[in-house]
Amino acid sequence: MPDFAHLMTPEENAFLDMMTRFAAEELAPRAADTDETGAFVHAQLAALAGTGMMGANLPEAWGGADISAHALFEAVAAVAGGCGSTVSALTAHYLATDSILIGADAALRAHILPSAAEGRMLGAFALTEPNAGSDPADMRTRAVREGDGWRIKGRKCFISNGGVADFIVVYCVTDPQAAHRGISAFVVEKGTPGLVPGRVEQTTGLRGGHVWELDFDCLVPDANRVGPLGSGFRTAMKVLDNGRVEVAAMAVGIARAALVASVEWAKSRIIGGEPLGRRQGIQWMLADMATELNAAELLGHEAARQRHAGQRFTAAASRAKLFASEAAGRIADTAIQIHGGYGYTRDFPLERYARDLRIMRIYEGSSEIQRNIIAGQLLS
Ligand SMILES: CC(C)(COP(=O)(O)OP(=O)(O)OC[C@H]1O[C@@H](n2cnc3c(N)ncnc32)[C@H](O)[C@@H]1OP(=O)(O)O)[C@@H](O)C(=O)NCCC(=O)NCCSC(=O)CCS(=O)O
Repeated sequence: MPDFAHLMTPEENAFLDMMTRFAAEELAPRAADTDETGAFVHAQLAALAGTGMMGANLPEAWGGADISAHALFEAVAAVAGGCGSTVSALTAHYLATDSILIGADAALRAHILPSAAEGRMLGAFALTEPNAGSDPADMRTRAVREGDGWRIKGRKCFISNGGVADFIVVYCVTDPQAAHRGISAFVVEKGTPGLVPGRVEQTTGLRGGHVWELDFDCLVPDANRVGPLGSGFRTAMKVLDNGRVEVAAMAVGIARAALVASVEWAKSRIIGGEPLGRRQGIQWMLADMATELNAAELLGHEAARQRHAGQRFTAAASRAKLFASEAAGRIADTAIQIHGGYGYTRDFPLERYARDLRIMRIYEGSSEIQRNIIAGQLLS
């Protein structure tokens, strides 16, 4: 299979080797049980903290691993290959820390980022609302001046890590007349009176990476404002540019695991006295899986290249997420087909891969939103 080691430094490749081993030894053996019990991935995140992965998206100055966008892509893919629930909780944490890195002043960065990078604080990113999903500019959660601080009132939904997070970056309307330019972000810390986690959604996949509804009627100090008033929408969109490359990486990581399992099965499963892989129908399935996977990897690394170069990479991120999430869904489905009835059972990880992947065509902007963004750039 293609090797992307040439895109990274020797130190980054050593980090990736370590993450790949960690995912195989620490995450993969617990993934089926996590899926079965639906227990939140607390233990996996605590173990990840020891690898430096909780701060892999951050620069050294804020306690991060300071790795390139290519290395981050491969590291996220490695974690995904071990456990989808863990990688989803991890990348939701990145959405929160990226919000602060991109939007906040030095004091708020210093308050949150070093602890978050070490995994001593877990973050959540609260943008979506019951009536504002694909169009976050239509949000209703309000932040209104009260004394020296801000009163935040409203409801967010589908918030990964929301009920267990130590800090939540909440996007709110501060000027209802200004549309997207009237949105600002605030940090709400765990234990703030009036922060009320609602139910954990019962999801199809990523059963150990919970998403919560959150109700807010909280007073937060002005020091918790993430950057200038009105800058929240742009910050959220920049954060989602990063996040979409990470979703592409997650999809690639799970698709790689599905392909590896399918190749092993094709070699070892004996049908009619010969390995299944001798049959041309199976060979063509494997060839299509490998080709689609490679295309997804290349689109992901192209978005990573643009991100690393510091240029705007919105459309590249959308292409990477769109293609990788859809291709990985097809790859996991074909993997089930190759495994036949076994692929449909919980004795094998294929059906879990397919369930874990399904949300990747929806969250952080559905496939249809990614197409709008790509077309918007073409027509601008
Ligand atoms: C589809 C959208 C991109 C469309 O947004 P709008 O049409 O409302 O906004 P625009 O007119 O395009 O832009 C307004 C404004 O923002 C600036 N902008 C937009 N995108 C970017 C960007 N990528 N980088 C920097 N700046 C950006 C643009 O230049 C304009 O600036 P001016 O104000 O004019 O100066 C958007 O609605 C969208 O992305 N929708 C999808 C939302 C989404 O992905 N939600 C997912 C939430 S999080 C989640 O799913 C997981 C959470 S978790 O697991 O807990």
